[in-house]
Amino acid sequence: LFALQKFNKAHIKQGKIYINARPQVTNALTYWSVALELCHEGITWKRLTADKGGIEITTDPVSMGGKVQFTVDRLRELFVIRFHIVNKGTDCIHFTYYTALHRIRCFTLEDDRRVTRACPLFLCPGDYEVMVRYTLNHYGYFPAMMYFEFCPECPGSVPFCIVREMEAIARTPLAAELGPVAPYKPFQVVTYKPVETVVVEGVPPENSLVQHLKTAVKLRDYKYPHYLKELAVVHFMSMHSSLTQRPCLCCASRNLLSCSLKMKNYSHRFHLLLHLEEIQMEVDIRKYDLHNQTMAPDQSNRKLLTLRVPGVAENRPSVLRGDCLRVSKSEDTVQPITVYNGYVHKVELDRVKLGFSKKLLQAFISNMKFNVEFTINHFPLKLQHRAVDMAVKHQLGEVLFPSALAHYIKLTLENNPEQHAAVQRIVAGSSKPAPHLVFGPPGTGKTITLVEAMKQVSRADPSAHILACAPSNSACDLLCERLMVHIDPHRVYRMYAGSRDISSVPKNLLKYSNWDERQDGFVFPERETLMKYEIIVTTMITAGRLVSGEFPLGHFTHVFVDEGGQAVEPECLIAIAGLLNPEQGQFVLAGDPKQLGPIIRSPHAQQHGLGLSLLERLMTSNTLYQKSTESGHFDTRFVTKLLRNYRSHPAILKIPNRLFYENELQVFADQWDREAYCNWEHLPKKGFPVIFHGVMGKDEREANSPSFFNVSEIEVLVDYLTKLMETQGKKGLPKLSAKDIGIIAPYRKQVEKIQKALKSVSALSRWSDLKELKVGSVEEFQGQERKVIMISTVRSSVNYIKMDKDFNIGFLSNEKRFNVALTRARSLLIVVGNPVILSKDPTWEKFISYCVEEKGYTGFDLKDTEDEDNVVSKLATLKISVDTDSEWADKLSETDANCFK
Ligand SMILES: Nc1ncnc2c1ncn2[C@@H]1O[C@H](COP(=O)(O)OP(=O)(O)OP(=O)(O)O)[C@@H](O)[C@H]1O
Repeated sequence: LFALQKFNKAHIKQGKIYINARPQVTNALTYWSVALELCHEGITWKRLTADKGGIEITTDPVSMGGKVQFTVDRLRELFVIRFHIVNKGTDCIHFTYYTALHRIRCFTLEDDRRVTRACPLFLCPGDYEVMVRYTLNHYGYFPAMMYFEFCPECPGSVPFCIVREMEAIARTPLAAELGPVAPYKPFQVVTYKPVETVVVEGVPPENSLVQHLKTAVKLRDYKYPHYLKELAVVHFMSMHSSLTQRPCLCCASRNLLSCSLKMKNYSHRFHLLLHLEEIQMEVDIRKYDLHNQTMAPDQSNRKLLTLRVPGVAENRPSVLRGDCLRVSKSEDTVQPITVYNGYVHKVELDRVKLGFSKKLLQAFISNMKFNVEFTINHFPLKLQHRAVDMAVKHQLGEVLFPSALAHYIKLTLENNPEQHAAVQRIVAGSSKPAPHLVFGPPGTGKTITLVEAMKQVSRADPSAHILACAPSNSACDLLCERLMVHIDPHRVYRMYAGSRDISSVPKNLLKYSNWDERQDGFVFPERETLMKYEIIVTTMITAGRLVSGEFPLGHFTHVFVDEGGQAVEPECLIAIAGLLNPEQGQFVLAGDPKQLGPIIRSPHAQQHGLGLSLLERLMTSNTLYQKSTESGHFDTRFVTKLLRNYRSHPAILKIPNRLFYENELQVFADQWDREAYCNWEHLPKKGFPVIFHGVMGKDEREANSPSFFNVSEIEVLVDYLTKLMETQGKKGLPKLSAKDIGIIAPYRKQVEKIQKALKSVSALSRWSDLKELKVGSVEEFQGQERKVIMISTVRSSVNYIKMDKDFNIGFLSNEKRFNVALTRARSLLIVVGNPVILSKDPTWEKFISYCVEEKGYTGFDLKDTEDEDNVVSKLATLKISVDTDSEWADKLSETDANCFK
């Protein structure tokens, strides 16, 4: 298609491909591209690979379905594929041409007579051999396509071709061990909508836990009005909306969204945006419905049934402990259909354990088939609705739309004047009632500034109570760990939601958290007990429990929110509305709008600002938080902008600094620390501690999990890990333990396979703390840092890039994820990925070019890739026969612009 577009033979409009060929110009190129296009749909691949015209092509090793595949365990060894071209007919035929279409140069072609179009072979009944000599220098997957062209002798006959696929795989035993456990078979999405149902309640997990923190403030349901769903689904914003029945409501909603956000419309507008988001979530979750699934009794608790849910670990769908799944027997088709509510007791990698009613358990027999519907968790949405109401009730206007100027305190400076000043201003409450914002690029000490400020606040005023929040549990854990370095841990309390899985909680925090050994769960203590702690650390959503527990307004004198750019505004509000006294309390928000932001599903909600965090809104639309037009500086009473990076080597920061921070970021990291790996013997270039290791891997899936993995990349990661382990503490390198290393991968399956590899490579077991080596997604690494960071990008085929974008997963087309991943390393950054695929994204292209220029590139040699123009001109010379593929010719002759899709 690229070739066609390049030669102006095709264009794409609204997702359709139009071929611009005139009937008489039956351009070979056009045919070829159409062939490719149709091959994708599996229509004519058979035709292309079929033996024809009396010619039969066999291969050694034997091909299956037109594809010859072989695996080598050792690199740089010669491997030969032989193509036997047999003329089984009675007449001689011209063997006019053969070539290989490939991206990677790792083989040579050879035949005795050196057949070319200029020097064809007159092939009489009998056979002829073409050899492909492979030498693989790198592990990975190397696909190619062989094209053989023939022309019968009789005058006027048309040339025809036979095609074969080849795939060379070079892998170690580890890769073989990590390979797919079963071929990928996606679940068939079948929508089933029982019209009339009888619901049988299940058993929720909370039943076993006694919560001491009583719920005094009930959450309302905050149901959206029915008309809104219709409006949202049928082009809510469209002027041609068919919904004329309720024009006033439609206009009212539209007006509400189009006017600017003010305290007057604050709650109405956010209620509307949250409703729109909820509607979209309800639509999206239907994609995951399962059909004809079996369940099995749980081995450890016979009262539970386990259900396999591939993708659950990657939040596809998102399922938490306590969530409800609606299950009905597949055979049950007579209405009313019985729906059994199953409550999630435990979420594991690819399965959930569900608590059902006795009725279902008694009737359950193995192999019974069920239809399963997932439901969305309304709890976080309800908390946000309540928070926006409370923001109005408690008159947070001066916090959310600050304007008043407070008195200014002059201060002295220390090692970092900006950080120091920020701490002093926060302690003095100089921005009150307005929030104080701490923003800046990665590693500039935002979290440290908050920690220091909390420490100083509690030192200055022992009666102060602090609520420290972040959107994710990993960011809260980090905040808590850092606080405990400076503050007596007994004064700090880490509060987890009941749904939290204990295995993901850092061991050192458990003791200072709400883990209840006897109840074997996270339990909220009584309000009075909680109120004794000086600092409570929790996610914003769980902070909602404090509001429900009716904490007195103003109990918290300070609310700190880290990673504030990652939360939607109403989520941020949960931590303050109803908790912070707007006149006396100090609200501090830290974050970086260039790092991961909130994930919004509804395009309408996104368009009308739900995706904007409070931090970003204040920075972009409130003059208090913008640079003065006269001085060009921020008002430091309200804003602290940090630009000194204390984390990384300048080579690591270079590209993010250039692409996202206008080169403002300054390197202040400790020289000894940041240069610790500059002389590592495995660096492609000494002094440049960034490696891009090119791998021609394959992004695979297995069984019915939608998540991807790439074993070739894991082999490379393991190789580097081994080298890091062998060299640590030697030749001037610092001692390195497993906890100093982090591995980031964008898909859950890759995370799982890497963890499996870590366990199975015996050499790595010499690291006693191997369990502490964190492997996780970018989201799990936001706010974190390690001496050494390795990134496995996984993606190796273009076909899935759009899917990544649609599901908001993967690295490509997501600058924020790229930025966060690349800025976690202190002394060494190793990125493993497919350079050809990644280079299709402009951001990655810049990073790879940078590594090439600075000689940090290694692995697969980029010079061995065919350049796009060569592939195009080679394609242009191919002839796909008209008579064997006449249906294409027919289609092409119909019109000038034929639409095939
Ligand atoms: N003034 C300082 N002097 C020395 N080291 C510092 C200073 N401030 C921060 N650091 C160190 O810099 C590193 C990054 O700090 P921190 O994690 O607070 O940055 P951040 O801005 O929150 O990063 P991110 O944006 O990635 O969340 C940490 O190792 C921290 O200890």
